[in-house]
Amino acid sequence: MAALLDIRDLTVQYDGHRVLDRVSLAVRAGEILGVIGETGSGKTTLARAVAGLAPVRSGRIDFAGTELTALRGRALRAWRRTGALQYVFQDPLRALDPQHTVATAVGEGLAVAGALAAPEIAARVEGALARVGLDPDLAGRRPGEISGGQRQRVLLARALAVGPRLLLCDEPVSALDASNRNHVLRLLAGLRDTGVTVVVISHDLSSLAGIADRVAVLYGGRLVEHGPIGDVLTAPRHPYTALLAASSPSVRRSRPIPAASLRGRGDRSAVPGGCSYAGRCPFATGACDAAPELSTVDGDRAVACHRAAEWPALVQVES
Ligand SMILES: Nc1ncnc2c1ncn2[C@@H]1O[C@H](COP(=O)(O)OP(=O)(O)OP(=O)(O)O)[C@@H](O)[C@H]1O
Repeated sequence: MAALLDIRDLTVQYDGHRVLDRVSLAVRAGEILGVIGETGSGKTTLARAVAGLAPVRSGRIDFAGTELTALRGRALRAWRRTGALQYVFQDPLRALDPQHTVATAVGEGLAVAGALAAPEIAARVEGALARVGLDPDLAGRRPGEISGGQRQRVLLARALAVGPRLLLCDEPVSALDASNRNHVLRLLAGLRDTGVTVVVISHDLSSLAGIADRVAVLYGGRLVEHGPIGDVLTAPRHPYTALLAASSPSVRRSRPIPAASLRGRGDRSAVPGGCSYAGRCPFATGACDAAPELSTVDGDRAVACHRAAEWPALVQVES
């Protein structure tokens, strides 16, 4: 399947500190890709880089044949006006203007594009609210007058109103209670059927397990594993992914690997430029002082671990 979004060797640096290190990842048209990693692993930075909001030091990002990393000035503004790629921010309260009504917020992108008359914008806003399951009566309210779950849906409606091809959702459910979380996750899953490609960022594997087709795992600014979510969760090839899966009750396998056997004893320290996980990895060896390359395994999967070929025997031997 063709990649809608193709990220190659992306490196992002803040104040001399590498936050993303040579990340390569393709998002296929029509899929839901989950991006998982602990706090500080670079998930938000990845989304921000794709949205043109992070300082890309090297590498390139292509979207449907357009090299985004080469766009400047007028060309960049014209590309943004297409609305093809929408970034749904992590914090709805901060992302929404407290003075704007729901209708104004949702219609904002359409008004900026400037091509539609007011009645058409109103009709699109109504359609977008219906699409995310929000009562049209909320249209006149302000962000402070609706619930957190409703605010999250307003952000989604705003992004959907402009007809994007790709949605980048940053932690869309982390602030929600269980019922709102399920609602928003179902909504995202349903977008796939309407031809919208979705990237969902989360630090919570169980949120992704039910909806994502594939998953990409970040650790310390590096992509350590990616592949179809079922395969990656049931038969992880990277020790960090294995620990994530073993620590997540809802995705645990019938014969789970004990999480304790996947936790490092801290007897090796990570070397600058080496494997980002070596300092926490119970299986690290001298080879891990050099960063492992991301290599294809089993056709559709990739893993960056010097010992990937030794799984699953590695766990049984060492535990
Ligand atoms: N604007 C910035 N200036 C300097 N450092 C930054 C900036 N934005 C992010 N960082 C650093 O980059 C690293 C990755 O941050 P990022 O927000 O991408 O992580 P994350 O995986 O999304 O974490 P979280 O789950 O907490 O949102 C962190 O060490 C963070 O401090």
